[in-house]
Amino acid sequence: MNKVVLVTGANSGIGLALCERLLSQDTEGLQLCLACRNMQRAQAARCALLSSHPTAQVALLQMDTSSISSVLAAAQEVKLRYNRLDYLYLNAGIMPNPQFDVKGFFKGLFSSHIITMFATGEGILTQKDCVTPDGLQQVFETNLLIRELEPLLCHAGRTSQLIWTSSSNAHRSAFKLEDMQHQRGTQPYSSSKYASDLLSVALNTHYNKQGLYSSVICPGFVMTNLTYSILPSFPAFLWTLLMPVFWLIRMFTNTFTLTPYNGAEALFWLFKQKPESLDPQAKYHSLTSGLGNNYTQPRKMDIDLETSDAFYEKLRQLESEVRKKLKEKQKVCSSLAGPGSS
Ligand SMILES: NC(=O)C1=CN([C@@H]2O[C@H](COP(=O)(O)OP(=O)(O)OC[C@H]3O[C@@H](n4cnc5c(N)ncnc54)[C@H](OP(=O)(O)O)[C@@H]3O)[C@@H](O)[C@H]2O)C=CC1
Ligand SMILES: CC(C)CCC[C@@H](C)[C@H]1CC[C@H]2C3=C(CC[C@]12C)[C@@]1(C)CCC(=O)[C@@H](C)[C@@H]1CC3
Repeated sequence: MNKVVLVTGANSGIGLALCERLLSQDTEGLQLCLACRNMQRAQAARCALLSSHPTAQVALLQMDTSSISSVLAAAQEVKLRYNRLDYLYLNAGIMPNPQFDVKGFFKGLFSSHIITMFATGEGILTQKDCVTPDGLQQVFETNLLIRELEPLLCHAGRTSQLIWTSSSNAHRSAFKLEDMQHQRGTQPYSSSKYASDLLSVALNTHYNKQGLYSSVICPGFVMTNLTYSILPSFPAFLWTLLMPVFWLIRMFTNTFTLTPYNGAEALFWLFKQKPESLDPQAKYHSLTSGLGNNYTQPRKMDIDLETSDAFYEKLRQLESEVRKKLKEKQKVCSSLAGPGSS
């Protein structure tokens, strides 16, 4: 039976590199579904994958992970197309309006935190306006997607995996249970990645019995559209000129994976693992040694079970409120449409 793999944010960067790596290892036994918000970019990614793997099964799915209606419609479509889902890679993500703190960067260069700064971006990045047009954090819509796909993910007698692309930039201090949407802070990226770490731990508590396992990874520092958006005025050739400097930094921190292929290492590694053997409280890091060798390393996350459970409960509450509102909206729409309409 072919394994069904759905990857969000699959049209570029780490998501696309993962798809390429999955197909390189097994072209015939996979049904790959690229879930993207922009169908033109998705089509280009599909063509690129098929040019190197002409016999592969690569489908496209339109989904904007920042919109409730788009997520619900896409989930419906997945349920119509497939009767199982073996891997759900939750990879789509952006850094909303990043601000690079030049002063903080130079201060960090001459401090004892230099390695941490390069490994996590701590102290040199802030962001603005993180909520989606629906007024929610993206992790909420992602949770909704998982809930909608539950019937395909939870099956007696077989396991399935949720794999989140998180970050070492995820920080407990950036996340407040009282301000889940991070309306009052300047670290929405860090906060939302920490929220996905919390949710992953809670999902393991609630779903492992039903055969569903969740893991988080950090791809390391990778040169992608997300990275380029941090310094928009920095021309592409300067990034290329900086590559020797980055290779040099890699001698001191193996988190400088730099290429999407290397960054996808942990995502690919998890694909090959038995989910029961994984540590639910570990983050799996893609790492690249000074000599350019890739490997995956688990590191314990700074998470307590009470907070992860409390967050899970709050998301459940929010979900039932949102579903109630959607039902009311549907009722109003159908009453406006007149009798006979459903
Ligand atoms: N690059 C890095 O150093 C690091 C990246 N990460 C994480 O890796 C993941 C992948 O990012 P990366 O490959 O670097 O960057 P890219 O910008 O190359 O890829 C991000 C992907 O997510 C998609 N996406 C963004 N928002 C949405 C949305 N609302 N709905 C659907 N798709 C969406 C993008 O689509 P589109 O092309 O339409 O914009 C794109 O395909 C992200 O979650 C990021 O936070 C984590 C740590 C480090
Ligand atoms: C222009 C200068 C000479 C070099 C500037 C380098 C910085 C822009 C990078 C150094 C470490 C990088 C980094 C990230 C972004 C770009 C840097 C700050 C991330 C924050 C990207 C998103 C993540 O999730 C983190 C894991 C990355 C950590 C390192």
